[in-house]
Amino acid sequence: MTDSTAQTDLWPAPAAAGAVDATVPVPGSKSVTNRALVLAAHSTEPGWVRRPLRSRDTVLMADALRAMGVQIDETVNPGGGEAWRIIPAGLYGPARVDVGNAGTVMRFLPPVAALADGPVRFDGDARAYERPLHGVIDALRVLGARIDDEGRGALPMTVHGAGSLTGGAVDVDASASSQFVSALLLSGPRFNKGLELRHTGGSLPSLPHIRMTVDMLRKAGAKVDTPQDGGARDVWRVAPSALLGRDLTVEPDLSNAAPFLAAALVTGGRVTIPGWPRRTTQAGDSLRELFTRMGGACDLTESGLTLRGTGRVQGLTADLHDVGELAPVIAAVAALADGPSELSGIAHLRMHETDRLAALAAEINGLGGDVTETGDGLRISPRPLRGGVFHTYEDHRLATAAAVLGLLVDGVLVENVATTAKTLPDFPELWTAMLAGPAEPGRTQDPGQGRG
Ligand SMILES: O=C(O)C1=C[C@@H](OP(=O)(O)O)[C@@H](O)[C@H](O)C1
Ligand SMILES: C=C(OP(=O)(O)O)C(=O)O
Repeated sequence: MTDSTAQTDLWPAPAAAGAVDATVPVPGSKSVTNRALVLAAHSTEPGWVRRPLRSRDTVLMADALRAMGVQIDETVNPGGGEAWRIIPAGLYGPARVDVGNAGTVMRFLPPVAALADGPVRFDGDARAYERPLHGVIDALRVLGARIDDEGRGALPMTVHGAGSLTGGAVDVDASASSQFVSALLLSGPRFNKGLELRHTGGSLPSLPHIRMTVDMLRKAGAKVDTPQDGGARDVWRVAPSALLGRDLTVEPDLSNAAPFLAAALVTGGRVTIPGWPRRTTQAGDSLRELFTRMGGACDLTESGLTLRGTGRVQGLTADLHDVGELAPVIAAVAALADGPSELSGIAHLRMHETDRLAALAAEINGLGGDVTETGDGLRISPRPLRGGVFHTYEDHRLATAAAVLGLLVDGVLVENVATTAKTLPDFPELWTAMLAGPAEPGRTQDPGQGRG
C-alpha cells in the first residue's frame, strides 16, 4: 500500500467580499490526458500530448507507462504549457505500478500490462483496494490474461503479461464504473482478435466518458462500433488494428471548472473559463445546462464560457447518472440555494475517492445543513450554515465543494486542501486569484496551461 501523503492541516476557505469577477484558466482535462497517454503508448509511432494536465493522477499514469518501457519526454509547448513527447516501445515487465487512488490508472492499465512481456505489479492507496476492479480483472481473464489477485478481485495484484492477448468477446457488468468499459476499449485494438464487449447488469454510469474513449480511439485510427451506431444495445466492438501517433492538445478540464463557475453563480458575479470547447465529449460541458437551471446565465463565445450569476440560486432536481463527478460542487451550490434539491442516479459515487454521498451529507450537515442520503443520491434543503471543519476524505472534489460553501459561510476550514492536487494542481492559488478580481491586461494566463 502506498502512502497517500494525507495531511490534516486546515485551510480557511476565503469568503467572497462581493460578486466575483474573474477569468480563470483551468488546467487540462484528467480524463483526456490519461486516455491520450494510453493511446500514445499503444501507437506505432511517436506522438505529442500538448498542454497535458500535470497532477497526481496524470503523473502516476505517465510514471506507470514509463515503468513498462514507454518513453515520455516533458518539453515546453511553444503556445504555452507543456508538451509531452510519447515514444512507444515494446511493453515489458517486471514493472511496478502505483495507481494512487486514480480510477483511470487502476482500470486503464491492467489491459496494457496484459500486453506487456513480463509481470506487472499493481498497488495503490488504501482506498484503491476498496474501489471496484473486478469488471476489468474478470474480463481480462476471459480474454486470455493471467492475473494473480489472491482471489480478492481487487488491488493489490500482479498481471502476468505474455506479450500479447487473445481478445474477443466478453461480458462485463460495468454498472459500478464506466471505466471498466473504457479500460478494455482503449487497449482493444491491440488484442489479437480485437474486442466485443457487452455490458450486462444495471444502468451504465458516466456515458460521456465512454463517448470520450470512443472518440479518442477513432481519432487514433481505431475502428469502433457502438450501440449509438445502430449496433446491438450495450455492445461495443473494436477491430484489431495499429494506432496512429497523434498530435493532440488537451482541452481544459470542464469538470474542474465547476467550483469557479459555481463561485459566479452563488455570489451573483461573473467568471470566464478561457478555451471552453464548442464541441466536446467532456461531462463537464453539462454545467452550462445545470447551472442555468440553478439560476445562472451562460454565454459561450470566442473568449470562452462566461457564467453570470443573476442573484438567484435555485434548487435543482436532476439525474446526474451521466455526470456524477459534478455532484459534489452541485451539492454545495444546492446547499446555498433558495429552495430544495434532489440529486439522483449517483449511487456509484459511494465507490469513488470516498463514499461521496455519505461524505457530502455528513460534512454539509456538520455546518448546520440539511442533507439526506437517498438510495441513489442526495436530498438537500437549504438552511443557514455556520463555519466549522469540513473533512475531505482525501477527495479532491469534496475540497472544492467546501471552498464553494466557504464563499458565503464564514469560518469554513477545509481539511487537507492539498488533496485537490489529484486533478487540480494549485487549486488554492487559482481560487485566491479568482477572488482577487479580473487579471490586469497582459497578465491573463493561457488556458489549459497546467504548470508549464
Ligand atoms: O473515464 C474517466 O475518465 C472517468 C469516468 C467516470 O468514472 P465512473 O464511471 O467510475 O464514475 C468519472 O467519474 C471519473 O472522474 C473519470
Ligand atoms: C471519480 C473520480 O476520479 P477517478 O478517475 O479516480 O475515478 C473523479 O475525479 O471525480
